[in-house]
Amino acid sequence: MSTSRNEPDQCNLRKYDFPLDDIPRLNCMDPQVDELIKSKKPVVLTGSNLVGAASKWDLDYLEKNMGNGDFTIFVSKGNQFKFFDEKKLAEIDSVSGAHTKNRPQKEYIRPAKSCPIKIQDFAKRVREWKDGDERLYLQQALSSTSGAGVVQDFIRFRWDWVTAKQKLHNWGKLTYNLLLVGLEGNVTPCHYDEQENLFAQIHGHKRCILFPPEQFGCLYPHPVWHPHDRQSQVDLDNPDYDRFPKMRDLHGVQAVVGPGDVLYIPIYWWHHIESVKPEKYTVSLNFWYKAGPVGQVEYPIKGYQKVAIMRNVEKMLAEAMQDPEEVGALLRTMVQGRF
Ligand SMILES: CC[C@@H](CC(=O)C(=O)O)C(=O)O
Ligand SMILES: [Zn+2]
Repeated sequence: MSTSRNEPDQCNLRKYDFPLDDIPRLNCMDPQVDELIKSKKPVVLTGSNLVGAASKWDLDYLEKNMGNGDFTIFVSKGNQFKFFDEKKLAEIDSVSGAHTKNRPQKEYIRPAKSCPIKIQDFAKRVREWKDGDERLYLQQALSSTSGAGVVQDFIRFRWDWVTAKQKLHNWGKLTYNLLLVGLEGNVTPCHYDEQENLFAQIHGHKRCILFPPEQFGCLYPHPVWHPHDRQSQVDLDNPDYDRFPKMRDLHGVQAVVGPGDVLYIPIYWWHHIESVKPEKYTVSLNFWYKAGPVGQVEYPIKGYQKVAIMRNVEKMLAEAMQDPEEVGALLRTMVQGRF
């Protein structure tokens, strides 16, 4: 497996039933890098110094240099931090017709709850954390109010280099940088994002397992109107092959990223990310870019374009019938025994 220097002990890494190939690790100056990004294939970039100015962002530094604002953390009894989009609950109401109003409100389980915290309290809880305690995951978009020290470091990132990548690959605008500070053992379960992502590892190590958009059928995402939209229903760490038989066809790629590594996670690629030993916590910062303009469509269309089409079909059908609960039955009627 491709790993960063001071690699974690590979024997400690969780074993999976599906094959996992290595994500290429290339120096950022290697011309193959842009070929891989152009073809929307993942690659670990070394030597970019993209966030070199943040190499000192350990807990002590962040505690002193992130100001006294409130930061968002997620708290989970287990180790999974599956994204739950509260906004979707309002949207379900807006798309549902009068005939669904008298239906009992569907209960959704939130695997992790979010709450505001001061960085000093967060740092204290991380230092005192022991196995069995609730797990914490700070996930906060950086902004000009993120504390003077951090902002000064942010300004000194290699913006020339990353902006040149953005332009070369015709990405849209930088939407934001999410600062992630998580405990060893935290897992962000398998999901995809609708953005290009340069994922910079700053402290500790993360094991990143990725699957191409073409494996949508093996990962059974929640419907687009569900608060877990874009998240897989399967638990890679506890597979249910009866409910999700096509998991057996999974074939992924992986890398363990460490300080200084930047992983390119292409838009619509599935990724499952775990903070791994030996460090007690990890610090990462992502760079999310909107998709670039579609331009001339080439045929046959690509896997990620099919995902975008399926998303639009689900949205359109839910809207047309004013009841998301009816979409499955209509689609089954449409395809079973016919296509
Ligand atoms: C959002 C948390 C996740 C990263 C990720 O999914 C992304 O950057 O898209 C992780 O590192 O745990
Ligand atoms: Zn993601």
